[in-house]
This record gives sequence, C-alpha cells and structure tokens, in this order.
Amino acid sequence: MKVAVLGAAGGIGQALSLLLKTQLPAGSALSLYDVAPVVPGVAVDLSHIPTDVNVKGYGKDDLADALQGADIVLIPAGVPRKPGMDRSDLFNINAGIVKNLVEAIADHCPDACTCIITNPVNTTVAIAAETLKAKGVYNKNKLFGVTTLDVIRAETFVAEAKGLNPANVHVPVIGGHSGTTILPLLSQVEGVEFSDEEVASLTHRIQNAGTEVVEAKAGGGSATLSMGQAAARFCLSLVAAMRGDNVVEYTYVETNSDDAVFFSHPVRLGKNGVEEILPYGELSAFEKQAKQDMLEGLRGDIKIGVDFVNG
Ligand SMILES: NC(=O)c1ccc[n+]([C@@H]2O[C@H](COP(=O)([O-])OP(=O)(O)OC[C@H]3O[C@@H](n4cnc5c(N)ncnc54)[C@H](O)[C@@H]3O)[C@@H](O)[C@H]2O)c1
Ligand SMILES: O=C(O)C[C@H](O)C(=O)O
Repeated sequence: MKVAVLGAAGGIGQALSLLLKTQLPAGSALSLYDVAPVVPGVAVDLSHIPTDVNVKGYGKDDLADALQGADIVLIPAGVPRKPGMDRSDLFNINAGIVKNLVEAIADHCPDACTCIITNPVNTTVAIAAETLKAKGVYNKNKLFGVTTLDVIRAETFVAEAKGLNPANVHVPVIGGHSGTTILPLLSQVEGVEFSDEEVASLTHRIQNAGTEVVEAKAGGGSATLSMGQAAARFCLSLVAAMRGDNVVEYTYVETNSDDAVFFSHPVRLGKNGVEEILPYGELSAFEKQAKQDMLEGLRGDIKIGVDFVNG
C-alpha cells in the first residue's frame, strides 16, 4: 500500500503524516510531497520513528515520482483561512493548486483513491472531478471529499454536552463542508434525547467549529491537529476497506440523489473505493428544513468548481 500526501509539510500534512507513519500497516510506503523546501526534512524526521512504514520526501520538481504507484492520495495542499474569511475566500488560490495536483494524479496514478482536504471542499471536489473527466480517467468511486472532521467534532460536542465517552457516540453528518451545508443528524444519535434548544445550539456549534478554531488561532491558520486525526481516520478506513474489511465512513462523494451532485453520505468502502452509497435515513422536521435551506448554496458551490475547469 502506497499513500501519498500532497502538502505534507503543512500544518495538516505534518500531523497527518505522523499519524500515518505510526498507524499504516507494516510494509506500507508513505510519500510526502510539498513545494516547501522543508519537505525532505519532514520525511527524514519521520523516518527515525521505528515503524515498518517507508517514508520518502519529494520536493516541488518530483511530483511524478511522489505519485508513481500510489493507491491513495491525500491532498491538504493550499492556503488556510484567517479570521473574517469564509472557506470560499480560499477559492482563488486553492482552485488552481487542486487542479494542477489532480492533473498529475491523472497522469501518474489514475487508479488511486483521491481524498480532497483543501478548502473550499464543496467546490474543490467538483474541480477534481472535472479535471479527471477532462483527462478521461474519472472514476466517481475513487474521489472523496474528506468531511470526517465534521463527524469527529459532532461526536466530541455531543459527548461533552451529555457527559458521555466520545468513543461511544456516533453522529451522522451529511451535506457539504462549510457553514449550514454541514448537517449533523442529531435525531439519529442512539440512546440520547435532545431538547429543541440543544439541537439548535449543537448544530450551530458543529457548523461553526472550523471558525471557532480559526478565531482561536488568531491569524495562525485553521484546524491542523484535529484535521490530521480526521484525515488519518479516513485514510486508515480506506486502507482497511481495500484489504477486505467492512467499513462505513461519512464522506462527500458523487451521488445519484436529488440533493446535489456531491453530498456527504454514509458510504460503504471497499477494494475499489466506494462500494455502496448508503441512505442517510429519516430526518427530523428541523433537519429536513435545514437541508432544504442549504441545498441551493451547496449546488452553487459545486457549479463554481465545474465552471472553473470547463470555463
Ligand atoms: N476538509 C477539512 O475538513 C479541512 C480542515 C482543515 C483545513 N482544511 C484545509 O486544508 C488546507 C491546508 O491547511 P493547512 O492548515 O495544512 O495549511 P498550511 O499552510 O499549514 O499547509 C499547506 C501546505 O500546502 C503546501 N502547498 C501549497 N501549494 C502547494 C502545491 N501546489 N503543491 C504541494 N503543496 C503545496 C504549502 O507549502 C504548505 O506546506 C487549507 O485549504 C485548509 O482550509 C480542510
Ligand atoms: O474552517 C476552516 O477553514 C478549516 C476547516 O474547513 C475546518 O472545518 O476546520
């Protein structure tokens, strides 16, 4: 199993690469690519950790080598938010970065599972899809927007509010990855009752958790450590599924539903990426309304990505 991280010298990239160095199955290869000159050093640093995962760093001219033979590519390359910005404000810089990196994936490892972390995810996943289509290698079962951070936050906040062990709390989160497009399904959390006020305030906190971190970091970036953990969880689930385990994760994928072309669903992962897109089940009246209210915005975010590639 070869996993490539593009943007590996960044805040997310380094946290994620550390977790993968310590948790990927024995015999795996970890390929770290970044345009920042520190990336070979990050690889050397990680290579001193005694696990049977081979780490190699690749600088800006070595993208082809970094990608050759990759089974999974994780993309956290790009700029993060500062206070006062929306994720969509990152589009001007990050859209081109994602397009270029995905073109290289199409050229060098077209069969890899590509996992997009770079914001705005609602849009960058559509950019990745259109880029792969233009190259004639798009497989909708192998392109994922990583929305796992919304899930782990929801689990943490619900556990905190109800005095539970977060390890035992499971919260579905559907939709997209910004503001109100993030829709936690609190009505489906097993064994827990919420008042209407709790539903409103927990939903709002989960939707604004990214901004909570951006403001707390006061200009120093956005979530990196929790995102590293979230991306590692998603990647390790994909690895386990590719090796035959039965794994379900919530992730932003192309669906055939009426909601939007891309929408986070529970997805059964398998040897070839998406094995089955599962239904997200019954919604409460609050959730139905929240979904209705956000769909137009999500569809608009996706269209911006499609238009970026197709002109
Ligand atoms: N999906 C999510 O839930 C989620 C969560 C947190 C952050 N993010 C997003 O992830 C992205 C990265 O965040 P970060 O905090 O790690 O930022 P960062 O600035 O710490 O790191 C980004 C890295 O990308 C590298 N980079 C830039 N252009 C590149 C290119 N063309 N090829 C390879 N590497 C390149 C930079 O050199 C840097 O090392 C941001 O867009 C952020 O908004 C997404
Ligand atoms: O909020 C951000 O800009 C980063 C990320 O999308 C997050 O949810 O933390």
